Amino acid sequence: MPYPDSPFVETFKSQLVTCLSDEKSDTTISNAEYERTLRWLCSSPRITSYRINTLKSNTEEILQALKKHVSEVLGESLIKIDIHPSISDVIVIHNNDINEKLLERHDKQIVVDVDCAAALLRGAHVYAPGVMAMMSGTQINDEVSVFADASRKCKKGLQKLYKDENKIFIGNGVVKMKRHELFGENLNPSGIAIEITETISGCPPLGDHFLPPGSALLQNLPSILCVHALNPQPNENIIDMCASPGNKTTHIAELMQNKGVLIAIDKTSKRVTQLKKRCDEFGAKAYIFEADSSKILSLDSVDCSRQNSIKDGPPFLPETFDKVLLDAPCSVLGKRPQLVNRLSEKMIKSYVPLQRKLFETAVTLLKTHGTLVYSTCTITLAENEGMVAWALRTFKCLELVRPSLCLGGQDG
Ligand SMILES: C[S@@+](CC[C@H](N)C(=O)[O-])C[C@H]1O[C@@H](n2cnc3c(N)ncnc32)[C@H](O)[C@@H]1O
Repeated sequence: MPYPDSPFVETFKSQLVTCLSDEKSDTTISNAEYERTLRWLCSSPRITSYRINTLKSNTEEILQALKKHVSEVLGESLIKIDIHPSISDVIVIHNNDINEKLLERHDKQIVVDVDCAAALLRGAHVYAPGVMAMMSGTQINDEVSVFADASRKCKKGLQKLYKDENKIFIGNGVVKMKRHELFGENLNPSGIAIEITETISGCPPLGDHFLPPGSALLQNLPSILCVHALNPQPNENIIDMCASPGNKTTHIAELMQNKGVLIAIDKTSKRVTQLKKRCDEFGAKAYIFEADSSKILSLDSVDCSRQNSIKDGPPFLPETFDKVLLDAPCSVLGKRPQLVNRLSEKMIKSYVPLQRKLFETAVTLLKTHGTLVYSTCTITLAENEGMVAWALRTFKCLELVRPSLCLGGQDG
């Protein structure tokens, strides 16, 4: 089976993307558009992008390293690797055009979980924890075909052919670990189990292990654009309210040239640990705090008087920051490919109240004439256009402005 037609297990009304959204909106989309959206969600993006960390490296150096890596894994390949025409610190890799039907199918099959499969389609190899089944008799260096367990019915450690009709062919690879290293009680296997050679997405095997640590990050273009829209400058006070794992925090620090005050907040200690690790690796200077960003505001100056500076962390007084990034928790329906999605309509709808609470704090923390960027990685109107419409109705001080750098849509 090629890419599925819809990632959803639950059947939604065709208004998933519209009326789930802003209840007052009369936007509708046709069934054909809705079905196209669902197929788009299941498929992989046609490009892969790396953001270069100019605090530690430069675009030309990473471009050469990427070209060398791709030619080592694929030989002389037709894959196009370029610096992005509008963003000089971004490198874009164009996937090969693949006719999925022409890819060879090997007799020996490997089954992986759907999250692992989605990562393979974006250039990862198969890591040991993602393997669900390996047929007995499979040897090191055997060529195998890899399938995603879309039904989630495959028993971990299955030795026979997995016959489920919903399994999805992902691509081919070479075995690097044996069955007994993957399955067994008290085993906690790690490392590459299958080295991928080709997938239906046409994305070459990538990763960043061949690059100096902290020199570049696999990051999607929309995420990169968020920070360009914020337009961080040296010596500003900036807050990243939902910061972990730090993909945007590190970018903000880079554009501030590590000058000024960058506050980065996340809600749980585990996420804060990830955030600190990423900032350390990227040489990004940020003051990092564990807090609920909907509660970091103090309207009482006495409450803040114990602080010498905002570097001491929350609570903060109103109008403290020149720029605020609110990269809000969301239903994540823009992250592709989504081979299977088990979110219910109720869960998809549940994010808006928290997003509004965070937005309210963001607006209050912003200085007059400051810049607030609100972003999500989802496509529902409720969490995007609906939020913007609500914010403009609610906060008369806000003005909607067009970012200086726009890609896609009518801008090509
Ligand atoms: C979309 S992710 C942020 C991704 C991040 N900006 C990046 O680019 O790497 C949303 C983050 O918000 C955090 N979060 C959720 N609720 C929060 C809250 N009330 N206060 C602060 N952080 C919160 C989550 O832990 C998660 O790390």
